[in-house]
Amino acid sequence: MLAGRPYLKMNGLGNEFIILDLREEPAKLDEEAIRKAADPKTGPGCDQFITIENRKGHDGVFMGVYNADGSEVGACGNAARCVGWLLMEENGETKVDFETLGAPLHAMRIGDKRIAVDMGEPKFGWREIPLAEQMDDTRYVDVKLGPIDKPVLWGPAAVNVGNPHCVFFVEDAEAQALDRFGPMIEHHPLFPERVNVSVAQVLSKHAIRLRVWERGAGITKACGTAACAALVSAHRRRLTARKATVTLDGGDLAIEWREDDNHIIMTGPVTLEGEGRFSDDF
Ligand SMILES: N[C@H](CCC[C@H](N)C(=O)O)C(=O)O
Repeated sequence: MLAGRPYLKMNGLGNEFIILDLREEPAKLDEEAIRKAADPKTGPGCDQFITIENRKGHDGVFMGVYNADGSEVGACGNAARCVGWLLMEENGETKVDFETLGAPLHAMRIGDKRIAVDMGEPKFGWREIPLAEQMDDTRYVDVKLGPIDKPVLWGPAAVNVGNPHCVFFVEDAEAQALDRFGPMIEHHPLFPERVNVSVAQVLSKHAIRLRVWERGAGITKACGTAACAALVSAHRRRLTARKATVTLDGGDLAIEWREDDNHIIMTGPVTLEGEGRFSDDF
């Protein structure tokens, strides 16, 4: 039951969130309620529904991530910055740890509304992504698409950064019909847990242009985990350095894949839009 409960509206580069703090008063969330809240026709509207919880089996604060289609997933980079910011506003610290289904996260305050999050280590093994069949070199994954007009895209990279990603490297990111082939790849049988789909145009050793079709949400203005996936995939192909600016529709993220501990650090802005209260029909 969400009726009457307060929530916050936040975004990370236009990736929209409803954030519900369940620590004082836990609630049972069902997919239907999340879909209703995420749809601007029936609720406040968001790309992901985010919870802050004390969840059994997890130490400290837990961040729950639910896509607009109601599916619970392991990671959300843009929301991790927003929740990190909220927790640091609360405790007055300049760093904070919290957990997700994907990995334990460490957030650091870089500026008033600029947060860095250590997203942990990327996983490249076919079972870790996961893929439905063995592929030993996941820098180039063989995704046979059904009858599409012309196979202009092939051999994407695949990686798990707390959630599964598939990154196509292209000459012109703007020219890709992501709205058409994004869902085809998202639901492709090679990805048993579905997948987030990106098109990445490498502009230089330190710059990538990225557009994203998100699993369970469709095209969004920005996807933090996709930016992490694109940087590590580009570096594995020797297309960029270990640090680059990733430019999404909603703006820039600074991504670094650290050599010493193999961790990915994502830095970017957070925006607090305001707060609201769920109406009585929730
Ligand atoms: N659609 C993603 C979850 C949200 C990721 C994105 N909003 C981010 O900032 O990383 C998935 O199904 O794994």
